[in-house]
Amino acid sequence: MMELGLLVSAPGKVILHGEHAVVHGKAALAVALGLRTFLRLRPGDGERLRVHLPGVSVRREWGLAELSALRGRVTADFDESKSPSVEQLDVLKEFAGIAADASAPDSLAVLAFLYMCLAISAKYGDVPSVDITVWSELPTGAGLGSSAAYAVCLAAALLYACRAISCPLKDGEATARWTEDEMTLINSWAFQGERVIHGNPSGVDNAVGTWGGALRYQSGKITSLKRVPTLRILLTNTKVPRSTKVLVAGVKEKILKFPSIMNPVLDSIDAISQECQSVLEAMPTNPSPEYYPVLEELFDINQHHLNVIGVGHPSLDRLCRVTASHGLHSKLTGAGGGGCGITLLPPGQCSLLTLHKAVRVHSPPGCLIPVPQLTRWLLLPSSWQMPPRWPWKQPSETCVPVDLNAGRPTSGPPG
Ligand SMILES: Nc1ncnc2c1ncn2[C@@H]1O[C@H](COP(=O)(O)OP(=O)(O)O)[C@@H](O)[C@H]1O
Ligand SMILES: C[C@@](O)(CCOP(=O)(O)O)CC(=O)O
Ligand SMILES: [Mg+2]
Repeated sequence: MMELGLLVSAPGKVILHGEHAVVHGKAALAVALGLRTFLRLRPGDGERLRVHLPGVSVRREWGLAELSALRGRVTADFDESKSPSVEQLDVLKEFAGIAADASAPDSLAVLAFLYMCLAISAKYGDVPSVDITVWSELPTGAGLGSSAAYAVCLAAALLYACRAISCPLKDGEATARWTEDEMTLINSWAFQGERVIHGNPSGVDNAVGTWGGALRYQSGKITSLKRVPTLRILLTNTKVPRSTKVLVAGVKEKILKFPSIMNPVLDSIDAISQECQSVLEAMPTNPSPEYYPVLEELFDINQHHLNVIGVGHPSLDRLCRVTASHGLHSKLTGAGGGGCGITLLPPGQCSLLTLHKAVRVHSPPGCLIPVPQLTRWLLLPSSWQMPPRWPWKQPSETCVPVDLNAGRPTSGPPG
């Protein structure tokens, strides 16, 4: 049995430029968000592994012997450098009672959990009896990297439970971070989780979830941005559901169908990311309005490109139109097809309240809803931390750790 519980958390992200193009080897610029996913690991009992995922209405449990037998049935080697195979995932789906073509959030969450649990235990030793609860401040499937934050938390907790990574907390310390090597291992396993959920992820989301901050990502290379000014960015959730997996596959199909038309678009998105990076690094920490026109134009051009590669949506067009009528510039963020859009807010140009009213008034019910809980400022930078070891014998209410990045107490898991 494990002696120690654990609470880990990982942030969501906003992609400023480079979504989709990054899947095809181009650069992306992304920043961690002050909204997080949390995972609580507690020692379990009765030789069972229990998982509670309230965000996707999942409560499942399996016997450890059952999982060990399942691992034996999945013949191919598990390794963090290899993609999960169709055969492996088929066996896991059959075991979990998930339909072969299922793409519902709960199915993908359970599949990613099972794959990561079995693969990590095959490599590092059995996962002991534990209870795992994951909850999130991030909307699911809205372009803010909830899948990656989930996978990062799972990777960290499962690697810790198998003793593949240490418990870095020293007595008396409230929070700690793992070593660079341990974080690299967490990131590589989180990428496997993303592969189960997304099919063909670039790795940018799990990189931000693991390392936090503002970074440039290209073909697995992570570069921390040298200087990032404080940008005010409005996040609007269109609440139009979509699946990253489906959108990424759609873009691939378009590139295969029209390579000579689509590849130049991807090259242009790449150039936008380069240009944006240069502008950001040349801007002062608190930029005045005259620094914004180039950033705004880059938003507009990229939004057009994203429409061309087929990941736009009428709700996002509407967001762009409404904000444009206030002199503001927006683009989708993440996989698109609905989900969230971002709007640059130059200092002192438009009050947030006016904007809330504008977006709400112009949107049909249930479509563009920038309700206050979903409308947040980006906190730049927001690096990932491991909050305290969970003193599992005490009632959880008395030992809720503080998320230092966001500067406010974290909530406990719902329900
Ligand atoms: N808190 C969570 N608990 C369990 N699964 C989650 C959670 N957050 C995200 N997921 C998984 O990630 C999927 C959403 O991933 P995706 O389509 O990439 O959207 P995004 O990453 O933009 O939120 C969900 O369908 C679900 O399987
Ligand atoms: C579209 C993409 O560039 C980002 C997807 O982000 P999200 O899952 O929509 O948060 C895919 C990827 O980089 O793996
Ligand atoms: Mg995702």
